[in-house]
Amino acid sequence: MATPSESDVAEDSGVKDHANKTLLQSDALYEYILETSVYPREHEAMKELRHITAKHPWSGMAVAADEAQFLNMILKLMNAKRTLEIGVFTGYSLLATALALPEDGQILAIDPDRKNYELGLPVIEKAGVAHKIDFRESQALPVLDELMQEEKYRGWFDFVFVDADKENYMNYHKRVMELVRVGGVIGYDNTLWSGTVVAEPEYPVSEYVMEMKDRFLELNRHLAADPRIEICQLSISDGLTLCRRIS
Ligand SMILES: C[S@@+](CC[C@H](N)C(=O)[O-])C[C@H]1O[C@@H](n2cnc3c(N)ncnc32)[C@H](O)[C@@H]1O
Repeated sequence: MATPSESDVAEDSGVKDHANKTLLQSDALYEYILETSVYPREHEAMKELRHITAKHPWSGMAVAADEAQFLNMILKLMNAKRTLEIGVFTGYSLLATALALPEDGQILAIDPDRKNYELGLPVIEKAGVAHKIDFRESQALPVLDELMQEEKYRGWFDFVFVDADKENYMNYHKRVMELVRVGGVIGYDNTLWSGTVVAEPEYPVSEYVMEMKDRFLELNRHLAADPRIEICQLSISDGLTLCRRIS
């Protein structure tokens, strides 16, 4: 774990590595969280990968640093050992996961675009956690369908993080409910979709954003009504819904 130091804080205070995705109304309060509780305690590999990712034209795709810290914490609280990650990008949430798992932990990570993952891979290797990761360069649905054919994987995963193509979240839910164990947790990212789930955006947005808004409204309604899970919708970052499988 990185040692808190004034220079770390100073180094990060001017760096807008990730778009401010938090729905908190106060930028100052968000900066306060990052500079007081997140950056000073951030693993140095996480910091390095965050800085690498910041240079990517799509840097806003990575989870924010406070969400990565949250994922790392919840995985440790759960004693998670086997996880599934749908949507990897440069591997920032993946690294937060790998650092939280025990030495014999296993992560199945799926993304059709390996080249972004390769940007993060040297940092993941240097951190000594690459052996926990099985990266599949593929669309997620066929891989999930394949896993479901194998008895071994039904109820195999402790934690599933879904942060990929938003149009497929409902399709992922159908499948990952079979793959996560009873008592395990599924996390769906972006479930508040920049606040558009309740308010018209104040700035012009693409057709894609509006279309996905309806998908998230449907997903949120569906998750709230699904008797097989308990849910908790967090307003961290762009919204993260945790679903604990109970049956
Ligand atoms: C929001 S980014 C993931 C960010 C990542 N969780 C992080 O924190 O850095 C979304 C990723 O989903 C991937 N993706 C898109 N379609 C996908 C699919 N059908 N199956 C799996 N991943 C997909 C994209 O290639 C992209 O890397």
